Amino acid sequence: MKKVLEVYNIEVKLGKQTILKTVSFDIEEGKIVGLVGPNGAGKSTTMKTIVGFIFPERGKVLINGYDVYREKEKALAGVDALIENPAFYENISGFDNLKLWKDFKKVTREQIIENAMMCGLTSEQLKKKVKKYSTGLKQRLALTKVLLGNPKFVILDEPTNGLDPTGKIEFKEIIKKVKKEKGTTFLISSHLLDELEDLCDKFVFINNGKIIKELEKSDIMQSQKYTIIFKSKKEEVLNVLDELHIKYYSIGGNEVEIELDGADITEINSYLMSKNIRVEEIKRKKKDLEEVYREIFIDNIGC
Ligand SMILES: Nc1ncnc2c1ncn2[C@@H]1O[C@H](COP(=O)(O)OP(=O)(O)OP(=O)(O)O)[C@@H](O)[C@H]1O
Repeated sequence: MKKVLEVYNIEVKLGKQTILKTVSFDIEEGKIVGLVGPNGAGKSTTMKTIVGFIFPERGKVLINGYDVYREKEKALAGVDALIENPAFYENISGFDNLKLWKDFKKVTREQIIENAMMCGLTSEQLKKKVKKYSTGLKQRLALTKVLLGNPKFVILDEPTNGLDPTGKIEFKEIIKKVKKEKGTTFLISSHLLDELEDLCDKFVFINNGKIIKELEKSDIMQSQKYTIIFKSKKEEVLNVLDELHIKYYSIGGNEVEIELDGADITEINSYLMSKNIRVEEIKRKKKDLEEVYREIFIDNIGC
């Protein structure tokens, strides 16, 4: 599949500090990728470097095959970004702010209103001066501005900052809709892992200015843990698991959670049957993004 973004070994220095150290990853067309990492990991710096706000010491960034630093205009055509607090003129209305982008984004007045509605702004709110907007409304205005003119590639740094739960839910729906209907590619950073888990096709994990892992959503779901629901007596089941040296956690009346360490679940099932253990069901446990985050950043695996 066509790659919209290719980041090759970028190194970024700000002042005397090296903030990014050989950051590389890519994004395929039409995918939503989550950039995940703790505070100060380098997410915003990576995003700013991708859109050419920061010039790297080394490495290159290609968008749709064009070099961001050598062919900036071509590379950034059809790209928009929401990085840090969006700047708006406070003394004019939200609508008048959006109108300033009308020619640049090649959109009509009607398209501006349509986009604003999609992003949850009412016509009353659009008429108000931006200085009267709450943080959440400003964020909706910023998202409207970013999505004007149907950009092909959109970068969003902490886009749900300041949004209430309704706003967060609506935000996810908007992004899903835009992806589905327009095939837009997204790079999104957020500290809200369940939000990213729901939206993203792939996750890029960054810490201390280095990419430390990349996982597809399907990889995240793969866990080594299974739940066995049985009809036999519990002590009989646990005895058999002991014989097999399987790590287990007893979690309920007739349920036990096991963790495979290279063992084969089919063989375990056959062994249980050969010992006359009556198994009702074996379910593979789903891992969530928070569990993966904990393994990577808190238990320090892979850092
Ligand atoms: N202009 C700057 N000059 C010097 N250091 C900077 C500058 N901007 C950022 N940094 C440092 O670079 C590192 C990465 O910052 P960055 O904002 O990219 O992290 P982040 O992952 O986006 O963090 P957060 O989740 O807190 O927003 C931090 O240690 C930060 O202090």
